[in-house]
Amino acid sequence: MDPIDFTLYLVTDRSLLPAGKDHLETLEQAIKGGVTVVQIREKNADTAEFLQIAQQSKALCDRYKIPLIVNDRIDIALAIGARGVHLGQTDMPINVARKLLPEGTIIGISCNTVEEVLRAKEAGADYVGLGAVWSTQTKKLTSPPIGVRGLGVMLEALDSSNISAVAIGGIKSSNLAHLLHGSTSQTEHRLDGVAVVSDIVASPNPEEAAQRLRSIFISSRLVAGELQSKSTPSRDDILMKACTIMDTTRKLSPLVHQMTNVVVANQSANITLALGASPMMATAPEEMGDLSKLSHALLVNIGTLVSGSLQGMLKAGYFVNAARNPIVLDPVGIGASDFRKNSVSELLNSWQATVIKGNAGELAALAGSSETVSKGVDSLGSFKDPVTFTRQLARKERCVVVLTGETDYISDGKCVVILKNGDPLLGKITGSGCMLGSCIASYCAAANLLESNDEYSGGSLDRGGNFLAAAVGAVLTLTIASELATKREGVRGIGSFLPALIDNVAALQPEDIRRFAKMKVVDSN
Ligand SMILES: Cc1ncc(COP(=O)(O)OP(=O)(O)O)c(N)n1
Ligand SMILES: Cc1ncsc1CCOP(=O)(O)O
Repeated sequence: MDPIDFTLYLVTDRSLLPAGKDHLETLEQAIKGGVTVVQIREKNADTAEFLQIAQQSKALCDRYKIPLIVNDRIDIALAIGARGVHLGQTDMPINVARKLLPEGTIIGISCNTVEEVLRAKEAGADYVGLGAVWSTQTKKLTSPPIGVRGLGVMLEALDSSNISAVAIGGIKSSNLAHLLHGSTSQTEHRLDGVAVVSDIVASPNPEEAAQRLRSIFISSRLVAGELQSKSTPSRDDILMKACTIMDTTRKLSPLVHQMTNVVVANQSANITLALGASPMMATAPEEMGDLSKLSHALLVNIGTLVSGSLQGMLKAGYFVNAARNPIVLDPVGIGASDFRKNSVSELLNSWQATVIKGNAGELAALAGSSETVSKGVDSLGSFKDPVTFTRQLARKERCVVVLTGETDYISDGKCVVILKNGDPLLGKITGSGCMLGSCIASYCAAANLLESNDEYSGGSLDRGGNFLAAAVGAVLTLTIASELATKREGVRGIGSFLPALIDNVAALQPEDIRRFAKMKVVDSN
């Protein structure tokens, strides 16, 4: 028998059908839209009704050569000759079900933890349903949602097995590109498909709903394939691109929406202007949808986070991902409280960051490492192997990571760029790290405007901007400007240094970057 294509796995729920819509009609439309496998899930029907629905659904699926799986009930699966069954953790154990079912029957099981995935592997499951990823109105959940970032380790547990994996729970066309990008494991293990209930069943047009989901899934696979085949850029390639991004920022003056802390808002806006970009400092959740239509990038800085600003940040990032613009996250002082840690986790499970920037203490806290700690927003140490740390965090978070310090490390998960510029005064003023966040966001905006890759638009969270070069350019701009600022007449300490720094950022030229950059690129091997 042909292997099952799990790309778009429809799980039915008749209670969600819009008024006037019939189960079989919806099922047929969804199949026409591109559903590749169907699970009949009946939570309230008695045996006779379940059997009838399953028989009718099977006849329809057979006509379209779509495999049908029965939720929970081995007897119904046997009665209709279903292609498989889906079991929950408290349903019949896989080994017992296997004995009852004909050879070749597919058995899938729901998993909410890595341990459950390992047990499913041991028990000989054919596929696993990983979830719930997000909260959902469709099912009362018995465990907290895993989040996009929780899926990678579960997929990694399936490395070197031929067990397929689908995600389930809260999946819609508006969050699918994020799910597919963010769930990929550090070993590049990807989901084989997504299981969806309400986004198809409750839609007034199930055919279009299925079409949308399937096309995002397919274009996301193509984007991932293209990214993987890219070779490591040389030092000169990165520098050249960084200089182009610097020029583009001045030419196009991108609008950079910044949700930052109250300590640095003014100097962040000024450094943005000095780069040639345009700052927009706004926090109200109510206006995030509108602002995402105007801005070219978003900076999220949690320095003075309160619950209200978190709501705005959650919304803003969601809209910015949908607009295919970059997001820079600065998890300021994340290690200081559980509120900050949990908030960052919620943010990163709600949207995909393009760049995460922080000092050693912040990035250690974000990565769950105890190698270095923080005192408030300041880092109290460094990593033994910062190159490996930065690369691994970039792979785990599926974005560019900037580790700041005396030496800066920037990685896209493949290569690591090591930068050694910067005057010590930069570390003495408040908010230099936050200003760097503004610089990275401005250059990311310009980098994204430079590209217009619309080929796989549905499956990609940006336009294909070179965000590694943008981050490198931003660090070099600020650090080289700081070196030149201290040489200015009249600069005697931190008070006179800040305005000189802003002036020097505005005056800096691409030749200065090429001339003064103390930069090395380390390949992934
Ligand atoms: C593909 C897929 N994954 C998970 C589930 C959930 O199954 P279960 O945990 O048994 O919960 P119920 O569906 O029985 O409510 C699923 N059905 N399909
Ligand atoms: C059956 C099930 N198991 C975990 S979440 C879920 C429901 C998913 O429904 P929806 O796709 O509407 O969020």
